Amino acid sequence: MNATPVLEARGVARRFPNGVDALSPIDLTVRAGEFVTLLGPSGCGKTTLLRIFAGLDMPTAGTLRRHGDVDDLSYVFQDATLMPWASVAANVRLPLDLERGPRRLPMQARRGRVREALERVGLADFDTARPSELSGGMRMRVSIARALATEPSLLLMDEPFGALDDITRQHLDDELLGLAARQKLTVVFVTHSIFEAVYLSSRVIVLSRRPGRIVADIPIEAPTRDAAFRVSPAFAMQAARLQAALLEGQR
Ligand SMILES: Nc1ncnc2c1ncn2[C@@H]1O[C@H](COP(=O)(O)OP(=O)(O)OP(=O)(O)O)[C@@H](O)[C@H]1O
Repeated sequence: MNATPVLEARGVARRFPNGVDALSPIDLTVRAGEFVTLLGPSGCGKTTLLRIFAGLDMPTAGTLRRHGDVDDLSYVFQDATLMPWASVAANVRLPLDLERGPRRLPMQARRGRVREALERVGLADFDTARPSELSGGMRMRVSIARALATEPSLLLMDEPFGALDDITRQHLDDELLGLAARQKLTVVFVTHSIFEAVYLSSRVIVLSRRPGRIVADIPIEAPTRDAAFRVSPAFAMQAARLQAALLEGQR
């Protein structure tokens, strides 16, 4: 049986005030527990669609239904976007400190959440460090910890590992898969890496060049997601399928 829908886009399109058409009408349902990747060439509207999913932007046509509470979603930006003057712990605590009303936790509970989130990304010992003392990969993990601190069920990630070297990126891919499984997250992930898309996703949405439309909606089959999968024929075949769909979307 199909899981509950979390996001339902019906005819969602976006035209910017300067006349740029970023998205053609998009119909897409994301269900609980899915790891959906938006894959497409630079400028095809991936960030625009993710921002609409998050409620950071509005479609100019069509409707977006988000089931569940808006507080249940977290957004991870392309860059870690940390406050350089504040400690790692203070950075992770920020969304909790910004809560007002009944959702605002007492300080002790906020500190507990921060500790747990840092443990989940393997940075428990770095709570007092400043962002400048960390590597790029560690800063990205702090940014993910900040997104997890509010205990979201939906994680929207805009090419979070794009600026990192391959080894760090693969390591963070593995950490993310572990987190998503343990926390039962629904993830919408943006990338232009075919390999990252195959490795991470339960389903890949391939977008055409701007204005982005869906060229393919491809479920990814993976017996296990590990080093052996990355070099398996099944991996190569699925990457080739995504590559063909990307080329199709260029026409
Ligand atoms: N606020 C805006 N006003 C006008 N045009 C915009 C605005 N934001 C984005 N665009 C344009 O809309 C198109 C889609 O942008 P978007 O950032 O969604 O692409 P993307 O697929 O995420 O690209 P990349 O992979 O390079 O990050 C681009 O041509 C971009 O220049």
